Amino acid sequence: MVASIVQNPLKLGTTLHLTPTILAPISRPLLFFSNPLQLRAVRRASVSMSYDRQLAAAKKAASLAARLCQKVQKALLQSDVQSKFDRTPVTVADYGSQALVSFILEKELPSMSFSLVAEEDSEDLRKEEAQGTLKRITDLVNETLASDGMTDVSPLSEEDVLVAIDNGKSEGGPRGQHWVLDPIDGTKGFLRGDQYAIALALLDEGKVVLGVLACPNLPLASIASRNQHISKDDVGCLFYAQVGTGTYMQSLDGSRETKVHVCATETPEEASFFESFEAEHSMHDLSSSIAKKLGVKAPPVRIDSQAKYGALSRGDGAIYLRFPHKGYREKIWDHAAGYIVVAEAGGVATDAAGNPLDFSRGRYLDLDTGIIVANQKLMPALLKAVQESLKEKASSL
Ligand SMILES: Nc1ncnc2c1ncn2[C@@H]1O[C@H](COP(=O)(O)OS(=O)(=O)O)[C@@H](OP(=O)(O)O)[C@H]1O
Ligand SMILES: [Mg+2]
Ligand SMILES: [Mg+2]
Ligand SMILES: [Mg+2]
Repeated sequence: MVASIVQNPLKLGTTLHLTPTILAPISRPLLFFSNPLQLRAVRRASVSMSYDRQLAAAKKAASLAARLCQKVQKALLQSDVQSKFDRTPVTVADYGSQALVSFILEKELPSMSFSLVAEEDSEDLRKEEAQGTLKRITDLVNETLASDGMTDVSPLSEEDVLVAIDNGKSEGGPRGQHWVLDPIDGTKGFLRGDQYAIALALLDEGKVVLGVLACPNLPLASIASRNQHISKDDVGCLFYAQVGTGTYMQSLDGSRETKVHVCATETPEEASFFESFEAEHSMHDLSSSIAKKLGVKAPPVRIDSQAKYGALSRGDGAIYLRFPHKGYREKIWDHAAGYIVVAEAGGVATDAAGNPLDFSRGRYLDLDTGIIVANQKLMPALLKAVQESLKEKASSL
């Protein structure tokens, strides 16, 4: 029975559900426990740890960031796009989204020590020639905050924006809590006017404990059959999951909440699969060979970003295959939110050898070859097909 919620004195910002018998002792620091029975009771209680406050803040931050991105996508100018050192694009919306999420999380959760692992940093924005861009980002952030009626915050200065972006430089790791953010996942899709996602997750002791995926261009209805006419009111999804409580989807305006589940098919022939839109991000020939071995009949569904994890979590497709080209290192922000959204909806995400994804090693996911996602029942056949196709590819080189 959950009788009350109090702050965990050891981990600020985390709540424990406690029964009345152990309520009194925990209001003092744990160090003062003299009775081992009380200590055991508190340890047991921590099993039902709740991240409700963090989830509410994450949903607010991702929804507002989505609003900022939608505004930019509507009026996309060439000058809004820069190129990073690795030649991938970054837009005023990537920076604005990161500044906004960073600012809101810190404001909404003042009692938590704040650590954020995020994709972007302010180095390029601090250059002389980026002054106009920085002003535009700052205006966008302030306009978005004002549009939400956040009258209790004074407008951010350009320096505030740079600092909020650079708060994302944390290295993450296996200890403590760390937010993980991709301010726009699928920037190329964003620039094309296609799918993208604002992906935000929380790690606690190296495990993903909550995730939010805002997908402004994803229809609320299944994308499995693509021919239906979709009105603009029926586009824009927010997926969210907290460990142990399932995955939910709602409209980006906050209405129409539903619990979602992955596709339950046990028959690989009936399964359809998702992969990256960009062949540069995932080897399409390899996924096609795997699909052939499984007997999959449907053509691949190619969409950008972690919108793939969102669509998979509600059963629009049954499998997600991702095989980057040799040498590419996956980043945790490209998968953390999607991973828990799918896992809480009943799916499994592993590397190509079937190992669980490990988010505790810092900014990178060190894994074997690729990432595969499916329901539990399809996993054994999928793993077998993946291993065979990988062997064939290796021997043909
Ligand atoms: N070479 C290479 N290989 C694999 N992955 C790469 C590569 N380059 C980039 N990226 C990352 O892919 C992120 C976009 O996600 P997707 O691949 O799912 O989207 S897409 O369909 O290809 O657009 C994309 O995320 P964003 O940079 O946030 O858009 C990148 O982190
Ligand atoms: Mg990028
Ligand atoms: Mg990304
Ligand atoms: Mg990104």
